[in-house]
Amino acid sequence: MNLFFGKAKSKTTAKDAIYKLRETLGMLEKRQTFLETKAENELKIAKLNATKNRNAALMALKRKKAYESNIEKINGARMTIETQMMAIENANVNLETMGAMRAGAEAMKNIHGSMDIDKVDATMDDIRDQMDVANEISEAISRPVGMGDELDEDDLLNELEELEQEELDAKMLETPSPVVSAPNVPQSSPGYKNVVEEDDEEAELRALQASIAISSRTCICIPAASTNPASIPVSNKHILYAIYNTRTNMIQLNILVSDQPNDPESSLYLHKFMYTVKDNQKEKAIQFCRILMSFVYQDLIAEKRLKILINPFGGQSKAKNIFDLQVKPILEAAKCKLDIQFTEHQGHALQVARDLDINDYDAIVTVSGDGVIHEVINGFLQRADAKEAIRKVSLGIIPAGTSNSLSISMLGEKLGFDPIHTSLQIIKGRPLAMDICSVTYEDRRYFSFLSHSFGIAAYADLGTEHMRWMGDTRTVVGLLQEILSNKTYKLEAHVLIAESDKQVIKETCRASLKSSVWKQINNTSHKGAVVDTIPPLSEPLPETWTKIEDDISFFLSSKVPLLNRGMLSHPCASPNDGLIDLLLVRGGKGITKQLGVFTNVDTGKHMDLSIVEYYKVKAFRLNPIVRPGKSAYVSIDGEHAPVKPFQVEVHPCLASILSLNPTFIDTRV
Ligand SMILES: Nc1ncnc2c1ncn2[C@@H]1O[C@H](COP(=O)(O)OP(=O)(O)OP(=O)(O)O)[C@@H](O)[C@H]1O
Repeated sequence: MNLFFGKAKSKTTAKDAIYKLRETLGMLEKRQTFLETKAENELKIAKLNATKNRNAALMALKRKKAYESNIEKINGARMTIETQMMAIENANVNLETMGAMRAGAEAMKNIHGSMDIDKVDATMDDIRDQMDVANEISEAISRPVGMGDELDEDDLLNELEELEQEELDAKMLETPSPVVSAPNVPQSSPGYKNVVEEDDEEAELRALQASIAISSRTCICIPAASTNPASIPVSNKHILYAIYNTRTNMIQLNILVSDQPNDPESSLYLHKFMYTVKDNQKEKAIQFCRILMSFVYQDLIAEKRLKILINPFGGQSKAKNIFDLQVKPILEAAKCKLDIQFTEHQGHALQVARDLDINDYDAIVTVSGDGVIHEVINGFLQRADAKEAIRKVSLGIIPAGTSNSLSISMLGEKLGFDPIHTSLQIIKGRPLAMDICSVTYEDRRYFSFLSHSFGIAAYADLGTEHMRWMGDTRTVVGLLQEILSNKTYKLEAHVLIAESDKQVIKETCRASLKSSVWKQINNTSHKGAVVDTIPPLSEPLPETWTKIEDDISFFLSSKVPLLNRGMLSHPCASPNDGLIDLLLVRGGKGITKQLGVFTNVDTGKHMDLSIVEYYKVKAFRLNPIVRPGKSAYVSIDGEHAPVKPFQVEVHPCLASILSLNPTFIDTRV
């Protein structure tokens, strides 16, 4: 029995052991595959974050190393098991061999009557020696490895750097380079001088540095790797960003390049110039980028933090496309921080400005028409910290409306509609102080920045909504309709006039256009709400106010010179003289004379006509009188306002708008 069970147990144990070991081996193989997948995933994460999030990439690499270390341990264990299995199989074979040998020995003994047992012992000793060796190997292989202790930080960083390099190389291949897209970069014009040899990067760097040092107005950019590199004169204003990338060892310059450098109204195109820097020039490259950035930004805020408000339905619903395709790439090339929001309903922009955290932004940019700007100003001025908010956060305009009066008054009829030039104005503009007017009715008070109109101009603005498909031409058509039907409107007005002599007004305007002084935003009292200084609407006005009681065709006051394309109605309007320009044409002057106003308004020459009264005023009160059975309109900033008594007062230098110039366009008065 003992012998039976002993024998049977011995055979079963060997088989069971091999079976169990095979099972364990299978389990270990599965675990190894699982860990290898994990390690691969971590590698992917590290690659993804290599250039964006260095910490995340390093952590992923650490986890990958830990998985790899586990895999190594499993390899060790597998080796041990396989060795054990071989040993058991060998032992079995040996056992069989021994049996055979014993049988043979018996036979030999029987045949020869003797058997040499020492040889059997020697064989057994050999087997035991092999078993010992196998055990030593398996012990050594399966010895636990510390989790991360042995990880060499330098190795990790080297690996990360390789990943970053791979990522950047891939990106660089995608980046459109001016060298490749050369058609927009004039290379052979006589105006452009060849200054460097293709492979002389040091000379390139020196030439670039020298060009900056010589002039603060232009520098030279040389497309690299061209067969015939040429210099391009670039205004410092058009250089958006310069950066040296330590990993790629390249300088990148983001620049708006003009197709006609001598024409300030020419089109601008965004280019990203790349220059390879020699290893021993790294310090110079860093210094060069720093110097260039300080030259091209001077005291301006670089990398502005912008709240972007896009009215998807403004103008002809093109605002989103204008922003995505033309504006955003430029703001991003200047490394501006963008917080983009679409307006969802009328009054939404007002809410955003009212609730804005003013410490988070340098400017609020409207991609819209004048209607959204009006809302933003009113949102700011509804706040408890109205004056501080509107002073601290500048306005920025990307024209995407119908008239874009403020934008064209700042940059002209062409550039004022151009998304690239107006983007540049946001990047390189400084805060231009801007007067704001309070408008008070019996039951409400709000703020305006453009115009106040009663008479035929108000009709042209508001009575022509059904002709919106015409774009800004509708207002011209509306004016003609009113003039040709000899329309007049009745009013009673009181005006606080600062200047009524047209020649004096013109001379003052010319002087201010010549001056390049930037007026300061009103800092005297920049806390709290904006308070009016004129008597309330319910109270009588002092006798110093001029009374106008008449039939009129135009009562049109404005803070900007151009109310529309081709409508230079207020050629002497200033952004910050603390006064409103009032254009008054009384009724009964005849169609011909009125047509004279119409035909001269595109050049501003209508101001010289005898029927045109032109005043600089501080405030006015207007009572529109609507004749029975007739309709009339009051337009404030181009929007409908009640046809009831109201008054307007200018609040000097209350807001600021990002501008490239210290005043409005030169109207050549
Ligand atoms: N999502 C929206 N849906 C409806 N109306 C909106 C939306 N967003 C803004 N608005 C309103 O649209 C009006 C007009 O907008 P905006 O000034 O941008 O264009 P516009 O009137 O075509 O241009 P302009 O004022 O130059 O003529 C504003 O009064 C604004 O409140």
